[in-house]
Formats: sequence, structure tokens, C-alpha cells
Amino acid sequence: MTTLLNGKELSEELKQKMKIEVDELKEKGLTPHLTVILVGDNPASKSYVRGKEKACAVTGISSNLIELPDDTTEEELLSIIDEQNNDDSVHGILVQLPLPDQMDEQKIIHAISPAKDVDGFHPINVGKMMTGEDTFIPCTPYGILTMLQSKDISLEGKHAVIIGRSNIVGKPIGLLLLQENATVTYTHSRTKNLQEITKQADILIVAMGRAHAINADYIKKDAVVIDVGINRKDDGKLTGDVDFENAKEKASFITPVPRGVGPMTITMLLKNTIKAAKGLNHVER
Ligand SMILES: Nc1nc(=O)c2c([nH]1)NC[C@@H]1CN(c3ccc(C(=O)N[C@@H](CCC(=O)O)C(=O)O)cc3)C=[N+]21
Repeated sequence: MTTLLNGKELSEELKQKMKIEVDELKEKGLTPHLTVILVGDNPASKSYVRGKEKACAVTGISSNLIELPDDTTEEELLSIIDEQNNDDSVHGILVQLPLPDQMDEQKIIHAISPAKDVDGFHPINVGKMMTGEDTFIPCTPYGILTMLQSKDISLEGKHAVIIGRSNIVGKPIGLLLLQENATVTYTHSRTKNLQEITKQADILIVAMGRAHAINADYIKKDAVVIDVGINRKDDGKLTGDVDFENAKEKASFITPVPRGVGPMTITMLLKNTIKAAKGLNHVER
């Protein structure tokens, strides 16, 4: 029997709980605030940013969007980040990625105060996560872990195989699963005999960015399959890196795309913003 890991449904539940917490904070005079910065007019980025603003509104988190033209200089963006860093009413700062070519993404990420880095991308926060310290966990990996925990899927001693090694998904989800006592294998585009390795996975995390690259042949019977892919088809619809219809018969749990990991990513951003407002990620710089 296959169980659907419905990220959309879980997100709605979590947002209801967060709304209660946000209401309580507001009563005490603290309104969590997220600033989202969007450079350029990438349609996908625009749509994600709208999703983030809507989710903030539903939860009672205040947010503002700073939209900058495509030809914004790095210096201009850095000065805007500096303003937000120094504004005490702003608790979280998110700079939507990818950035235009004239910007050094790493330099921009470094400029965001680690205490406001609700994406968990700043090297200080990455380092804290690596050593198991309390910090902002990057939203997509945090969402995946929350989905697994919501179904009491045990990770202890399980073989987790990750396909993909990006800084925002692959690498951090491996670290989190390791922290939960899983045995972790990283695979990627240069991996030899990929299928041999993925067939050993109790938990398979697919974040490779290639539509329907993974089907039942890559999956061990009753494995948990998490699809992080978001690929837009010619008809405009979204689809994952996993061939869902083919894979679902073999998996014990599987996430759909859409309505799987995507909504959870946004929900965890809200969670990190509340944490930032409560001042729970103290960092010296
Ligand atoms: N600084 C930064 N932080 C991010 O967290 C970040 C980013 N940059 N750049 C791009 C990626 C991608 N990402 C998604 C968020 C929500 C959905 C999502 O809600 N997806 C819906 C469908 C949405 C739709 O229909 O377009 C779903 O899967 O059901 C997807 C992808 C956040 N990212």
C-alpha cells in the first residue's frame, strides 16, 4: 500500500498552528516581519514570491516585497540588505535566488545578517547546522524532515540515498538525515551505477532537476520516495523528477509534485521567520 505524503495538507495544518502563535506574539507587541527581495522578472521567481507573501498573510506574519530591476548593481543590492539588517522591525530577510549574472550570489548571501537569514544559507548558519547546533535550517530540507516526522517514519539506521548535491537541498538534507542517525549516501550526475545505489535506499531523496528521471526501476520495494524536482512542462504544468505514476506502486510513502515538498518549503520559511522574531538565532558577527 502506498501512502501519499501530502505537503499541501500538512502545510495548511502547520499554518493554522503558527497563526495561533503569531496572534499570541502580536498580543505581546511583537509582529514577525519578513522582507523578500526580488531582483529581475523571472516568472517562476515571481510566482514563488507571491506564494511566500500569501502564506505570510494567512499566518498573520507581516511581509514586504522589494522588487528591483534586472540591471540592479551588486552595490545597490548590498546597500538595501544593509538597511534591512539595521531595521529592528525586520526579523527575516530573503533574497530570492537565482540572481542576475552581474551579482555574486555568495557575496550577497554573506551580507545578510545571520540572525535574519531565514533561508539558512549564510555560512555561519550552514556551519551551525553541520555541527548540529540550533540554527535556521534551510527551508526545503526542513520541510522534508517535517513531512517524514509527521508520518512517524523512523530514520534511525535507515539507508538514505540523496540524488543531488546542491547547497540548498542535497547537501543539507543529507546532514539532517545523518543527524537523525540515518546512513547517508550522496549521489550526483557523475555517480556510476546510480540505479544500483538507489535500489538500496530505504529513503530516496530526489533533487536532480530532470523531469521523470527516476522510475520504479530505481526504487526498492516499500522505500520512502521524496521528490524535490520542480520542472515545468510544455503545457505549463509542474512535474517532478520522479515518474510518479510508475513509482507509486513500489513506494511505501511518496510525495507528489505539485502539492508535496514545494508548499512545505514555504511553510518552513514562516517557521524560521517566527523563530527569528523571537530572537532565537543569536549570532555574533
Ligand atoms: N532564497 C531562496 N529561497 C528559496 O526557498 C527559494 C529560492 N530562493 N529560489 C527558488 C526556490 C524554489 N522554491 C519553491 C518554493 C515553493 C514552491 C511551491 O510552492 N510549489 C508548489 C506549486 C507552485 C506553482 O504552482 O507554481 C507545489 O509544489 O505544489 C516551489 C519552489 C523556493 N526557493
